[in-house]
Amino acid sequence: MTAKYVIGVDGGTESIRAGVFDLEGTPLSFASAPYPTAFPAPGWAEQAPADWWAGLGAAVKEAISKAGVDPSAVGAICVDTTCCTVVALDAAGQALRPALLWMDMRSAGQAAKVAACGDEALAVNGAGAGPVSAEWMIPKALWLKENEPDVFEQAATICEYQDFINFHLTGRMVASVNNASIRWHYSTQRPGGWPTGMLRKLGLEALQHKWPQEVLPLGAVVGGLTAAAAAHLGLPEGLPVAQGGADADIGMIGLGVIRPGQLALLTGSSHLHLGVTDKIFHGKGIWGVYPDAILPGVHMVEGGQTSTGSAVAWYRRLVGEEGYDALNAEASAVPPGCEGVVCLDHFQGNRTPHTDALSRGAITGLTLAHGRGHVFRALIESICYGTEHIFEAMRENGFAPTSVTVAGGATRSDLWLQTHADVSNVPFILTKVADAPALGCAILAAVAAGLHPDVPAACAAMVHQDRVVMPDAQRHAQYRQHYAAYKALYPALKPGFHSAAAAREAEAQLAAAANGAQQQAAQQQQQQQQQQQQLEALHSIVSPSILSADFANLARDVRRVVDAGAEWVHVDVFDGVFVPNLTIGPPVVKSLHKNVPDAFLDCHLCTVHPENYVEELAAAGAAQFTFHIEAPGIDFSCGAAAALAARARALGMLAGIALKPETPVDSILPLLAAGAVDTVLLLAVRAGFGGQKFNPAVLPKVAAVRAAFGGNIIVDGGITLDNARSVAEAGANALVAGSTVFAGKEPPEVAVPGLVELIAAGRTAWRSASAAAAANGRQ
Ligand SMILES: O=C(CO)[C@@H](O)[C@H](O)COP(=O)(O)O
Repeated sequence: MTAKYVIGVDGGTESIRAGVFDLEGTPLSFASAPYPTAFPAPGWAEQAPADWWAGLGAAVKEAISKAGVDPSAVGAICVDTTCCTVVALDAAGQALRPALLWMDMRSAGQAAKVAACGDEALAVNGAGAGPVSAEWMIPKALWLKENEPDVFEQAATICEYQDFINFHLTGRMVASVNNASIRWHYSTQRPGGWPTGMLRKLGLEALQHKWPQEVLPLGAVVGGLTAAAAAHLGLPEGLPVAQGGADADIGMIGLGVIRPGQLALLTGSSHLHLGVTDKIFHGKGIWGVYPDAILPGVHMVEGGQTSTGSAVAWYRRLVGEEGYDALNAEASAVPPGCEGVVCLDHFQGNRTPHTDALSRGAITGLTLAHGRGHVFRALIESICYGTEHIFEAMRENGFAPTSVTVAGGATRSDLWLQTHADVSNVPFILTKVADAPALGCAILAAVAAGLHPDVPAACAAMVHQDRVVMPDAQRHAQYRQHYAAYKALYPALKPGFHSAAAAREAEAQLAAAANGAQQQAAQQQQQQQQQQQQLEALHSIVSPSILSADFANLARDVRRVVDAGAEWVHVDVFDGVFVPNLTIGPPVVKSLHKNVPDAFLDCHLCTVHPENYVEELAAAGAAQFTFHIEAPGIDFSCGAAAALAARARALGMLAGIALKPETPVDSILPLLAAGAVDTVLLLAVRAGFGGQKFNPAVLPKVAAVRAAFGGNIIVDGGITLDNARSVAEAGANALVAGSTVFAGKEPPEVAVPGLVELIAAGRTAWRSASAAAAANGRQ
């Protein structure tokens, strides 16, 4: 079916909003799902990535159903997200802890360290004068490294909410050039792009390898929807997913702000001022310029006010109003300048041009003659002055906005819009679709689907002007004086704000110390309980090795051991290079799977490049894919091992890591800590042949792995009815047995259940011994 629609999804702070659009940019439907945010300590804000994923599925499904469109008529989807919301993921892309929401300020101390590092990458922070916000990626990652080193160490990927979503949609882990440029100190102007020097100065070199290694421009195709994602969203598998970026920046595209001189003003609880420039410059009091952050050659300069809609809403609630009509009417009756009332809009600090998190709001100049209309209008004026102050800093640095295209809450107030236009003396343009970020996503999706040739053409077709609010010259002249009074407030009040903040900080530190100790104890207890539950759930497993079976009658022998109670069947895939023997490959696995479909084929790869066989073995019917940490291609790199294990899991197999007898357990501890594998295989004989003598040196290794791992531990080689129990007593729950099962004194019908019984008995003994040791430790 010809694609006629695209889906744009705006992953905001409080909810996710999906819209179905046609190719002229007309929205057919919108649907939202809320996100809960947790505030575990003052200034901290966290979200659960599972909630993002659930919300995305719910919102997209509802939007499609409301629009009544056939999902096969959808050409592509694009999601934007809040930025910079940081998440640490394991190798399978699952979150290791809740995400640090963009507004989370716990890394203020680390932000100061970043600002002080003196690296050239700080050019985007007020030309090196800073400051750097705690909102950004590097301060947040540094906080993780310093305060939760285990999470930092275990994290296979540290990325943004955007990258998490795209990974789960497509299976591809990539970064967006937009997010990386505006919040990760990445620059297209630097060879390789990454802020390597800055990371080195901060001792954070590891972060560069944890970031997604590929960086894609906005609107590029990340990949097609996986089968699981397609089912989750109710869309066709393989549907193109376009690269998105920061919600506000995608809003620029939805407003058609992509030409030099244009500025997008995105209003909500805060204001964001995003200007488009074709020149790269840096200056005090502004953020950016971020080269190529929007499109190639389309650079962005940024300013921001933290409390705008939120300050107005705060006052409305304070005076007990449900809506804004009464306050707007009262404020409209007050003349510009509010008869001496001047406010400072820094209720949650100042983002630009002062960048002072400790600054606060103020209402000054009050007399007993003033009413709430004065205060309400003065608040609105202060927000408009704050915007003008940002424009002033931009003009001083070479960027003069010629028009402002505005979206969000402020567009609902004529008073507010007119005051903005009058104070700054520029036209304010409104477009037809107020949901600029969702439309911006839809535009990028349309480009990714090839339904419009490029972003400028898509903007021309999909963004439509609604009306223009022109400035009034006389009122502008009036406001110049009041603006001067506003500008004088911050320097006058700053010393008081800073000493009050120092007192608050001292109190907060005392409270946090008490809280932290309690939280750590609770976390430890939870981890122990989880590991205990995982251990209880493990099975006692025998995996007969078909290396000792009759190769002329393999299917018959496999059927026999499965019927005898073998939960797994061990298939040794030897390549004659990694071990001096050549055995079985994918065609035999395929044939076994076909003939004995209920056999769990536990494939053990003793091959030099296990990564070359993962897809083939999965397709052949392998149920477990175990490879060696020593294999060239893995080469003791837990990163490479985790990536291969994740590939195996993504193909529906369990993932196992194997160690030769001489390899110490330490080599795989990071892999275990990251939860990257389901099984650890410990060889108790030299790899290559069946019928060798069990080496008891494997037993302390079993115990060491069990101390760190709640998954399957399988011991392979030399297992007999005499030693099986002692191996399980050391902590193993699965044993490979070749000659004992297929060529032993007892037939498989006796040997298999006998081994299972011995493993179960050994595990019971292990449990009592570890419970006794724990009790001793507590005394
Ligand atoms: O991988 C191997 C040996 O390299 C094993 O799987 C053996 O096949 C086990 O056989 P037995 O030692 O139990 O005879």
